[in-house]
Amino acid sequence: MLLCSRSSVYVFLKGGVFLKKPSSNPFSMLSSLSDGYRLLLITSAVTTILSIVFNYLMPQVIRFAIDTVLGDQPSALPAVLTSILMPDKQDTMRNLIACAIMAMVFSVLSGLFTYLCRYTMAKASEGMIERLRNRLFSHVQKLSYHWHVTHQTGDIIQRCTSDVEVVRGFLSAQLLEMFRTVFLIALSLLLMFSISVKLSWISTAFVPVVMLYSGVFYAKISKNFRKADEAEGDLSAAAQENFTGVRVVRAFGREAYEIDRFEKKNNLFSALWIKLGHWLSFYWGIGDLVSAIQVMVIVILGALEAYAGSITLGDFLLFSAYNSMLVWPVRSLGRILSEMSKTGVSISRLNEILNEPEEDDDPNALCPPLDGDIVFDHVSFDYHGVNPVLNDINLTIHAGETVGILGATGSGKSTLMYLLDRLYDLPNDCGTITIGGVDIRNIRRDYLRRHIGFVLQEPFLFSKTIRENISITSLQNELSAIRHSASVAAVDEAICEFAQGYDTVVGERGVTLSGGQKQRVAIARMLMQEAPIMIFDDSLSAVDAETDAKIRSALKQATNKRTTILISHRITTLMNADRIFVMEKGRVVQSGTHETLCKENGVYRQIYEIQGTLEEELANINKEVTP
Ligand SMILES: Nc1ncnc2c1ncn2[C@@H]1O[C@H](COP(=O)(O)OP(=O)(O)OP(=O)(O)O)[C@@H](O)[C@H]1O
Repeated sequence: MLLCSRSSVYVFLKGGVFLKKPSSNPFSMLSSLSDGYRLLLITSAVTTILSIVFNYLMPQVIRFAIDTVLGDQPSALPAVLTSILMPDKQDTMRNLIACAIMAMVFSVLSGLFTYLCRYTMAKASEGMIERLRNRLFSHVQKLSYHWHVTHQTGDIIQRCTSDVEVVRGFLSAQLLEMFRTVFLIALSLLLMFSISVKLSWISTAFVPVVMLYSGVFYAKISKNFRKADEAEGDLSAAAQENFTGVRVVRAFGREAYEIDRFEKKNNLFSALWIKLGHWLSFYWGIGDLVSAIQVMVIVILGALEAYAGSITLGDFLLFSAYNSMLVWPVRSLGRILSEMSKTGVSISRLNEILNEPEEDDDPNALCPPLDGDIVFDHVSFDYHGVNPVLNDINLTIHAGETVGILGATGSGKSTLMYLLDRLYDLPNDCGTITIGGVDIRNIRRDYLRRHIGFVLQEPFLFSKTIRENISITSLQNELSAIRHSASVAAVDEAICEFAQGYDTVVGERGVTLSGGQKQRVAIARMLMQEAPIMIFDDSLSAVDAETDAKIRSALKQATNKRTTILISHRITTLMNADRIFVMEKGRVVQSGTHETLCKENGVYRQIYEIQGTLEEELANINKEVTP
C-alpha cells in the first residue's frame, strides 16, 4: 500500500500541474514590473540630467560675473555667448543684468526639468507598484489551499502592505535619487577637474573612503532590516490572530496572557529598530565628520591656491561650490545603499510569495458533466508523510444518492472531501478519485469547484449584506431566488426579523449572527450555486435537532436529483441517507443503510445506542423541568 506525503504531492504538482518558479533576483522583479513604463523611466532619467546640468550652470554664471564682468579676466566663453552676455564690456550694470537673466533662465529650466523628471517618475513608479499589488493579490488567490493553511494571515498582509510600501518608496524616490546621485558625482568631478586637477584629486580621495564606509554599512545593516521586517510580520500576525480570536480570548480570560505576548513581540520589534537607529546614527555621525573634513581641507587649500594666484577668485568660489555639491551626493549614496538594502529585503520577502507555485491546470484539463458516480479507488493520503490520514479508501457514491459519513473526530472525513474538491491534490500513486468515470486530476479545478457545493465545517461570511453573502456563488441575485434558498436552509424567517432584513450587514461591520444562523446562511449560499454535488461538512452541528430535520426534509425536496454527501457526528442527521459510511482512523469500516448498520455489531450501533440513550436522558430531564 502506498502512503503519500505532502512533499510528494508537491513534487507531483511542480512536475506537471503548477507553474514554473519565477526568478528570485530583485532586479528581474523590477525589470518585469517596468514593462510598458520604460519610456517614462527614460524620460525621467533624461530630464533629471537636464535639470542637473542647468542647476550646475548657475555657479558658472556667478564665476563669469566675478571674473569677467567685475574683474578683468578674459572671457572663456564662445564669442556668440560673450556677445549676448557682455555686449558692451564697459557697461558693468548691463552685463550684470544679462548674467542675472541667464541665471534666471537656468533656474527656470532646471525647475521645469525637475518637475518633469519627478512627474514622469511618479507616474512610472505608481504604475509599477499598482502592477505589483495586483500581481501579488492575484497570485495569492491562485496559491494552493495548503499554502494558505500553513501561512500566517498577519504575515501575508504585512508583506503585501509594508513590504510593498518599501518597494514603492524605493521606486518613487530612491531610484531617481540614485541615478541623480551618480550623475551628480560624475558631473561634479568632471567640472572640478576642469578647474583644478590638484584640488580635484584631493577632493576625490575622500570619495572611496565614504563609498567603502557606506558599503560596509550596507552589508552590516541588511540583515538587521530583515530581522526587523520579520519581527513586524510576527507582531502583525499576533495582533491579527488575537483580534480574530477575541471570543476565545474573552471566554478563557486570556487577556493578560495575550497582552504579555504582544508586549514581548513589540519589545523585540522596538529593540531591533533601536539597534537599527543606533547603527544609522553612528553612520550619519561619522559621515558628517568625514564631509566636514573634506570641505575644510578644500577651503584651506583652495584659498591658498587662490592667494598664490594658481586659480582665480571666481575659480575658487566655483570649485568650492562644486565640492559642496559633491559632498551631498556621496553622503546620500550611503543612505540610498541602506534604503536599497531595505528594498532588497522587502523584494526577497515578496518573492518568497511570488515564487510559490500557483495552482494551475493542465491546458488539456477537461470540463465533463459532473452528474455521474463518484468513485474513491484505493485512495491513501497524508499531510506530512508521517501517519496516513486516509488508508486505502474504496467507496462509490451513486449519482443522485444521499450518503452520510460518520466517524470520530480526526478519522479523515473532511480530508476525503478536500481531496474530492481538489483543495489538496491526490498524488498519482495514491489511488484515484473519479466522477462519471473521469479522474478528477484531469478536470479543471475551477470548473470542478464550481460544480461541487461545499458547506465548510466553520462557515465564513464576508462583511457584506446577507443578500450579497447568499448570492455570492451565483450570477442571479433576485431576492425571490435568494429567499427560496434561505427558506430551504430554514433561515428566511430569522433574516426577516432583522430590522434591515436581507440588507443586514453581517460580520465585522455589522450584526453578529449566531453559529446556527451562520451555518444556515452558508447552506443557503451553497444552494444558490445549484451544484450537482453538494457536501455538508458537519454543517448542521450548531442547529437544534428539530431545525436539522426541517432543513434535511426541505433539502431532500429541493435537491432531489443531486448527489448529496452529509458529514456528521449526529446519527439523526444521517439516518435517512440512502447509505452511510462509517470511518475509523482513515478507513471505511462499515457501510449500509441505517437499518442494516443497526443490525451489525459495530461502531455505528455503539454510537447510535450512546446517542439514543443521551437523547432519552435529555428528553426525561426536559420533562422533569417542564411544569
Ligand atoms: N492541513 C492539515 N495539515 C496537517 N494535518 C491535517 C490537516 N488537516 C487535517 N489534518 C489532520 O488530518 C487528520 C484528519 O483530519 P480531518 O479534518 O479530515 O478529520 P475529520 O474526520 O473531518 O475530523 P472532524 O470530525 O473533527 O472534523 C487529523 O489528524 C488532522 O489533524
